[in-house]
Amino acid sequence: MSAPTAVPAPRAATADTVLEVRDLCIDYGVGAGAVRAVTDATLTLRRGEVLGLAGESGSGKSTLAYGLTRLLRAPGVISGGEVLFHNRPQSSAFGAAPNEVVSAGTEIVDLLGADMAKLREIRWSQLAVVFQSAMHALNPVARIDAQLTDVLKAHRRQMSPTERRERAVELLRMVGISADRLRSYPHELSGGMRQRVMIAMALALEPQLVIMDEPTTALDVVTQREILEELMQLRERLGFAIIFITHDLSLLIELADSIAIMYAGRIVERAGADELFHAPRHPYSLGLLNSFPALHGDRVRMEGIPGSPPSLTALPGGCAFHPRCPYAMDRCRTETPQLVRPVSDPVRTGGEDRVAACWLQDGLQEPPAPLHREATGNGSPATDDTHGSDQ
Ligand SMILES: Nc1ncnc2c1ncn2[C@@H]1O[C@H](COP(=O)(O)OP(=O)(O)OP(=O)(O)O)[C@@H](O)[C@H]1O
Repeated sequence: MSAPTAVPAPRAATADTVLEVRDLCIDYGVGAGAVRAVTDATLTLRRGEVLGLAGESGSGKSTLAYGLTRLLRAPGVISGGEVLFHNRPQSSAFGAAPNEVVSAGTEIVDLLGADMAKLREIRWSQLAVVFQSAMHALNPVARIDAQLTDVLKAHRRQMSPTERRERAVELLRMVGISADRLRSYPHELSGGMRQRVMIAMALALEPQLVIMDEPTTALDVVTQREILEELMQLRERLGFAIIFITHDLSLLIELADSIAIMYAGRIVERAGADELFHAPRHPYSLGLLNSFPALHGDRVRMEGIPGSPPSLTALPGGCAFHPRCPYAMDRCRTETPQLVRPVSDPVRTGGEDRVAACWLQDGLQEPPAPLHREATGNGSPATDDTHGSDQ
């Protein structure tokens, strides 16, 4: 076997980067009673990329997303790390008054260090969040048109009332709702429509990055799929990047470009969606893949993962996954593995090396066959011809 791989440097920021998260740590509480909910999270997101964050309930996905946008509620506190937003406001295809159109170069904003004025400028306009409970986040006593035009009024002050209304109609049309719904109250819309309105509001100012926390979980599967397909079409058209949070890995395999798997507050594997699907490198990723029916491809027996995630107040030593891992070795019980390029994977000449935090991938032994498959890199389910069919 080859020598152990070194911890790779995080992917360097390029002209294409929209977000860099470096060693982000988030605690709930302070002092002796604090529990660490996110440990050393590092991610880089390119413009237009869909990054999926997956992991069981409590793995820290929402905490990571709200932490990096500084929307964490008390007692959540950022205890370390850096989040850099590469702000490049675009010339607007629609909506913005001429004076507000900015097409200058990229400004790197330190989101954790920014003052509230800067944060307000960035949030919603450039970085929008669709929360888990978005369906219930609409104001029940305001009509849809008022809620949409209020966003525009607050952030696009120079738009006239007529322009705002036209934009509201256009936004609704964009998410598949006809203009005659503009005067509706939220309770007059179906759950799917309310969710579409929330997505329209998030996209109203043409953000560069949209964070979606389980945006369609409460919807039936058919509506969920319709909304997600529309969302992907809008992404193609408008070019925003997405961080998509879900516990449903099979959904991410379908729609994400890359995926980060979280377990007990740590990212344990990061890979392209297709390589993760065809050749996972972390036993937890493999377990998650075996826990969900694939939307396409051969039918396989669902195996699931034995046991349940640990409490953050009593994390096992070493690799936190070791008590549930069928391949755990002595070392896994005492030493915490760092993210490394798995021994089976070639060094990438462009783009980001895939990484996994598992001692099986350190090059000192042959990983078990299910974690040692060749990653073809082809046939991404996301670009599959069958995508969208209802198998
Ligand atoms: N307000 C809070 N106070 C203390 N601990 C919290 C708080 N909110 C979340 N946590 C803990 O932080 C951990 C991560 O929670 P988080 O909601 O980020 O996970 P998640 O992966 O998004 O889960 P889900 O899929 O259920 O939303 C959990 O163990 C949770 O109990």
